[in-house]
Amino acid sequence: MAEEDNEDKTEGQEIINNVVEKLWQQKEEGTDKTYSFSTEEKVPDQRTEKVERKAEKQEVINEVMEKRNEKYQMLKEKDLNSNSLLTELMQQLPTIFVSGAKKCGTKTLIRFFGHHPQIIRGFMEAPFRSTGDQEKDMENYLSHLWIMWKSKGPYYDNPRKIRELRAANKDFFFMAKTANSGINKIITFIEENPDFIEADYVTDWKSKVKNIFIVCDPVHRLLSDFKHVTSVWTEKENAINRKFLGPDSSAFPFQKLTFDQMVAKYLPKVKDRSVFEKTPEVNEMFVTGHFGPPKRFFLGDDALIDSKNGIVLDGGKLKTEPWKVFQDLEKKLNLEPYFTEDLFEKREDGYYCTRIFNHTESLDCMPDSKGRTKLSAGQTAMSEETEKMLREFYKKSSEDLENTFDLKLSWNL
Ligand SMILES: Nc1ncnc2c1ncn2[C@@H]1O[C@H](COP(=O)(O)OS(=O)(=O)O)[C@@H](OP(=O)(O)O)[C@H]1O
Repeated sequence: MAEEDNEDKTEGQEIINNVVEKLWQQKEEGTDKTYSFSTEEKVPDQRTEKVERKAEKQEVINEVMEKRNEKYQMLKEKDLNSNSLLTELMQQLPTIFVSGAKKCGTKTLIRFFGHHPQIIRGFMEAPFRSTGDQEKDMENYLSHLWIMWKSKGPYYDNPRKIRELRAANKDFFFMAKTANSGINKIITFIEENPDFIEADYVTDWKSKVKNIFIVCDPVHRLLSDFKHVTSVWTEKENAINRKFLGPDSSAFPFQKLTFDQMVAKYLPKVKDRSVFEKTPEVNEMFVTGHFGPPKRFFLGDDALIDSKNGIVLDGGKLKTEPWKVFQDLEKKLNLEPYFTEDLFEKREDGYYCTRIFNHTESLDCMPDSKGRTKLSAGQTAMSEETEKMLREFYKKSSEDLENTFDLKLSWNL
């Protein structure tokens, strides 16, 4: 289960997060031992584990969605009819989806680009969860979005921003982070159920909705992903996904290996596809860097997003020249110019923060947990041999991406 950002907690989000946390705790304390740590003597059958893992995840998702739905209904009833804008926002889909490869800076993009005066930003992830009941899943997704659209934080006030933009007659976007698998389900659902959302915007929503897909150096991305799955359980005691990432995780069975050892062990298995059956999560970790979705989603006969609305964005540049990334996006989205270099300031660890005007907090920075791949003095990220093997593994797909989308990517091919 994806972690949600802890920034800017609103009442609604807090209640919902508490429900999720409680459910996970109950599961941990219960008798179900699917995830109990295996011992050397009793090695479980990995294929059975995979099925059990999937089944348990689904069971938890269903339970969480059920509880969330109750809370959403309660919150919605409170606001229903009391305020026409808040009621209207209950039906609002994103008009920009941000998706992309994990660890490529999606959260940074959402958070910083959300400062643009024409962007209404979802402040947490907006996963589309499937329980099997499509209408309910869509209701839940819309309710989750609603919590984001109506939120106010220490330096932003979405409803006020929307009212002001409307009064000034300006175009604006609702931006949320949802994975492409979810976007796929949402678009298909809206096509099949055109009357489900009763709002004018929905008639040409599909032809207008944008998708920013973030990519980055696949070798660095793999390292960052590795650091995440091998460290999050020690960093965050209450992390929702601690179970899947524990010291004897069966999903990522390399918690005690170095990055070099992990690559030496698993890259050959990824290449000959023998890893796929036993540990699909590890396979996914490697192949994410092949960046197939933009081609599938934006081009070809089965494209879901109109090619003029699909934007492939190099997340590596968010670390070095974020203002250029945002200026480029402003042009592509036809927004008024807002971002300049002086809006950004480097913090001590080298990552940029963005300036906020007229507030006690003058800078908006990503939480410290971002930047796991920073190294302390004397540390090397990976051996030259590992880097060479990985560059070779990713070379062709990166070249393909450059040629297909006419890009100049920031990493060495
Ligand atoms: N300004 C700023 N501050 C902090 N972090 C920044 C910034 N710009 C880009 N990045 C990079 O974003 C990487 C994390 O990407 P994601 O947010 O997509 O990760 S996640 O998949 O949602 O966990 C994160 O990767 P790691 O360094 O490996 O943690 C950062 O390199």
